Amino acid sequence: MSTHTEKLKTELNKQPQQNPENERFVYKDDDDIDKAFNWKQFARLFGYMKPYAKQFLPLIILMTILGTVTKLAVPYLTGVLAIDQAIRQSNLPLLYIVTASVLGLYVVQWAANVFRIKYTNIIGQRVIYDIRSSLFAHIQKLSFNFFDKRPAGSVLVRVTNDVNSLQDLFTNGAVNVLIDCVQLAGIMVILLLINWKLGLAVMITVPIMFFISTKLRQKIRIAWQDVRMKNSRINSHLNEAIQGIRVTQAYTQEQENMKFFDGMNTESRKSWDRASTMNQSFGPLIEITGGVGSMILFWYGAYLIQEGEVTIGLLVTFANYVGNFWDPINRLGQMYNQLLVAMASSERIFEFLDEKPSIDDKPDAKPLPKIKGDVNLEKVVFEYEPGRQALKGIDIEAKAGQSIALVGHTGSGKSTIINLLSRFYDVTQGTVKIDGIDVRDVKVESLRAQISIVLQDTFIFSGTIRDNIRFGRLDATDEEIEKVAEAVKAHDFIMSLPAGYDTEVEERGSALSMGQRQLLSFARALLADPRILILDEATASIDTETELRIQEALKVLLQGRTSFIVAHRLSTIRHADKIIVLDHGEIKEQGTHKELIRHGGIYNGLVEAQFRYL
Ligand SMILES: Nc1ncnc2c1ncn2[C@@H]1O[C@H](COP(=O)(O)OP(=O)(O)OP(=O)(O)O)[C@@H](O)[C@H]1O
Repeated sequence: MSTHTEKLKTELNKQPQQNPENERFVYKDDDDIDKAFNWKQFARLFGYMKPYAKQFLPLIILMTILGTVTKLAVPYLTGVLAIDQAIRQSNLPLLYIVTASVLGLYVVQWAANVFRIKYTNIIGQRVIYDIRSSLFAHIQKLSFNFFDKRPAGSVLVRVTNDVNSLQDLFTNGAVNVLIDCVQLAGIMVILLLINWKLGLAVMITVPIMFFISTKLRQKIRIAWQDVRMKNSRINSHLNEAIQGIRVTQAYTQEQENMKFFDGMNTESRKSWDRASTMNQSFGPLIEITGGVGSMILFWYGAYLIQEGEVTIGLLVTFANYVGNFWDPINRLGQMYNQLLVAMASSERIFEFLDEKPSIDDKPDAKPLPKIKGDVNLEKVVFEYEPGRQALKGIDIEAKAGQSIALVGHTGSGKSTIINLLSRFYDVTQGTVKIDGIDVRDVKVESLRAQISIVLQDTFIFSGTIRDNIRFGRLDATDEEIEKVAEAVKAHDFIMSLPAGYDTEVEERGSALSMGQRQLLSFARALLADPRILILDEATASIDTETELRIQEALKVLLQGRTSFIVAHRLSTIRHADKIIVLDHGEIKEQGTHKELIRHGGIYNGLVEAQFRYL
């Protein structure tokens, strides 16, 4: 690599990652500035064209050849035939024939181009569709720990920007390379055939042109990649800023955020300036080299005319061919760089596609039969990160139909336990059994289908209220949906909305109150009719009246199911069959409300503390 490129890379790497004045947000850049060409990856990327190659590729190649041949025939017809034979020998009929032929060739060329563009666009769009679909399908399957490690913005950028950057390659790039190579080879052969001396003289400039094209373009590419990286950061930040807008406004941090954003925005602009300045220097350089080529052509051409070796018509033909010569060389350099950018994008896409879900079915996993609902945790140890135990040997026994309450200080491991029940994570040691079957031995889908979870921050998707309830079981009828809504006492509030069950709710259900969202999620869970139900802090931060309504709804929901309830409000778990008190990942006490109060331990302390503050 040239010293200039290295200098540029060093300079780019030296730039601060964020505005140094404000280091609250940290974004990891996953773009790689410069990488060697990877053939394996190239083959994998173009493998996406395979399903369509048979149908469209022969047509594209045919159109390409047709377009190129017709294009290359024109200079010969105009120079050698029209000038040398028709005009100079006053052969008017020949001139008419040549003119008509040229016109015909242009029409054929136009038609060939139209069809070529049509077919390449079809292939390109299908390939992009396939890549985007497989990426989304795969991301959906990835386990919680994948998302623990990555900000949502960076996942988003990969699915949008990186896939888009492949679009150019598949719709234009790949086929243009083919056209340019055919055209270049064709011109070289013709030039050498017409007059090899003049041909060779003109081609002296080819290596220079290639050099400029690839080397300078390489630097320009690095600079543009830097622009993309800066823009990715802006996108990541935008995503976070919009998600967190309520907190930002509540803490009046708009100015601070603006300052941070401004820093990123300035960096992006500077990076763009740098890349665009470099880009501008490219065109004139190519033109100068082209000019040198033309000078050689006319100087040496004139000499050969004097020597009687070359006619004027032939020189015009030559000039026309040479005029068509620089474009493909220029474009090939550009394509090469576009290919490298696409390779960097595809590398990141493949990195996601190759990420194996850490929770996956064993090869011999069987579907979990319809369960009764017995749940056993045996000597369960769990670490999110190696060496830091969130659970330190937990034993829990829940008989079918029992309700188990998990209480304890924040960070004591309550949510971790419920995450293990649905196998969102796998235990580090010990086992989680349902009806005596280890959850790792059955198909994940069949396990989760029989467990419903109601989280504190209920996620409402954009769509109607009805659709949101139906999320629990997609084949449910409208009557079934209304029945479960009535059962959990959500029907009345739904009917008071402008369009009842057909009211559109925005993403996250921001127009609904916390309690309403909770009732919707109860209805969703009841519709799924699971044997095991998990409620995470389901009744926190709700007023007493709503809480009473929710309590009523809960009774309906819990009937006949094994349930695990994580609740900070101890009044809501008073009737649980078993209360488990956790502390720093260990079970400290367990029993019914009465037993634990009588015992006078941690639970009793928690209850007393809560009533003291009421
Ligand atoms: N995704 C994660 N990655 C790493 N550590 C985690 C993760 N989630 C939780 N932890 C850690 O595991 C421990 C138990 O957390 P857990 O969420 O189970 O507590 P909790 O009892 O549910 O708390 P809270 O009542 O505040 O919800 C905590 O020390 C927490 O910091």
